[in-house]
Amino acid sequence: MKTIEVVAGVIQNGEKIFATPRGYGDFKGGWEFPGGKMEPGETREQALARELKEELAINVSVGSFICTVDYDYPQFHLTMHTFYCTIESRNLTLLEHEAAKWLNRSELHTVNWLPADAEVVKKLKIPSIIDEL
Ligand SMILES: Nc1nc2c([nH]c(=O)n2[C@H]2C[C@H](O)[C@@H](COP(=O)(O)OP(=O)(O)OP(=O)(O)O)O2)c(=O)[nH]1
Repeated sequence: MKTIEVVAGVIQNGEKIFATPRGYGDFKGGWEFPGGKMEPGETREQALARELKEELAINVSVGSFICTVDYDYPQFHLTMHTFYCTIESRNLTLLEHEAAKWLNRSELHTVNWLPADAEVVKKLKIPSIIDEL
């Protein structure tokens, strides 16, 4: 099975975390952390900053690594690296998505996450002391 390697950003602004449903394709409507496929020669951080600029017209600071999720979809194996990202303001432009929400950690369960993202959400609900630093 083919493997797709993506980076995705948990964008934080104050207490809130950014979530958005996929705007197109097989997973349309499933909620995700924005990001996308890595290109040859890029670091994970570079790929993430590029994707978030392309999708949301923002310049993020890529922060600490959260986790790598491996998930078998029927059509491909997904390896997804997630990082915290911060932005100066909540002003984003949805260039590839149709909707978005800023959620508190306690509200994360209120949207329908893609299966791979549900693994990340589990981690976010139990912030470790290190995440808070
Ligand atoms: N970007 C992103 N993709 C995710 C997440 N969770 C998840 O299962 N995926 C899957 C869905 C996509 O099929 C795959 C690759 O993501 P992508 O953003 O590059 O999407 P894509 O295949 O539509 O890319 P493209 O054709 O526009 O280049 O990863 C997530 O949180 N963020």
